[in-house]
Amino acid sequence: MKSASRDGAPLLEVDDVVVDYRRGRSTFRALKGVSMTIGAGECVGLVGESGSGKSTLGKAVLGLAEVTSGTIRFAGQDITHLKGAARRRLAADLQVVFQDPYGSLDPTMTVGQILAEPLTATGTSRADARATVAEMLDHVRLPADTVTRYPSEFSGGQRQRVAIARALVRRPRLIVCDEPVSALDLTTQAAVIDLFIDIQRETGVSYLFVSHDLGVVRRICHRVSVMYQGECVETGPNETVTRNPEHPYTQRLLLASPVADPVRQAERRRSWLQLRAPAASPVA
Ligand SMILES: Nc1ncnc2c1ncn2[C@@H]1O[C@H](COP(=O)(O)OP(=O)(O)OP(=O)(O)O)[C@@H](O)[C@H]1O
Repeated sequence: MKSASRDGAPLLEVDDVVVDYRRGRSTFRALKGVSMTIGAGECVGLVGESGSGKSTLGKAVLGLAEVTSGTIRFAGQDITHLKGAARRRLAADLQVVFQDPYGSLDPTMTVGQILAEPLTATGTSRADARATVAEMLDHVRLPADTVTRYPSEFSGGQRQRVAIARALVRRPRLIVCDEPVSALDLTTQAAVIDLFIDIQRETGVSYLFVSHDLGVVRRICHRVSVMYQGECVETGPNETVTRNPEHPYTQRLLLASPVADPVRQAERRRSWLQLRAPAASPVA
């Protein structure tokens, strides 16, 4: 895959980004000045409850949400307001895997066509495209004859593997993964997370890994940023944020994430309820 960012600078730099959505006559501030970085070959998790702004940050990076203020740089280039042909060129380096493996693949195309299309549309010969598609199917551990089959012939986990292969065909440097395992059952989730880890080891690609599930992020990410009401309230190494978080909101998030041991789970639930309880009113 492509080499590290120039000058050792982060591959992705998000600096004080604000995103406002129009809601009728008013506006809603979904991101309130968020900053973060991702290095080459790094996986950074973005966790937080529903509505905290995780997907909006992913969309801002992908150019799918208009940035009100702040800057997003990719490999040193300001991509904050990149549009049209320049944005399409960036797709060689910046890809996405969405949550829904059912809706994200064209049901009328074979897997071979789905995977070859981003290559042939940008000038790759059919023979080279075929070779790359075979290589990417191998990366995602799908058999070579997958190319002749249609998305409807696969399970959710297999479809997500196809979606990951499609994100990989142009050998990107960064993939925005927006809840990529949330729609899968627990066993399939574990297999797909292992796949993401293997692919990163094999290709050196970076991930911005959006998830509401601290357990998922703990397994795959090097660093974790925690979003709360449009702000990034805590960022740090995986171990620190997912095991000894500093911010009270991250502590609540950690306690809300279930563990297998029922005794520990009951203890966590008690702590979580205590943290959630409103402060006692002062006695008059
Ligand atoms: N197109 C839009 N127009 C108006 N408001 C929006 C739009 N998209 C998102 N929002 C609002 O922005 C806030 C952040 O949404 P976002 O989808 O980024 O959160 P999230 O943390 O990814 O949540 P989830 O995990 O549920 O997807 C929410 O309050 C949401 O209702």
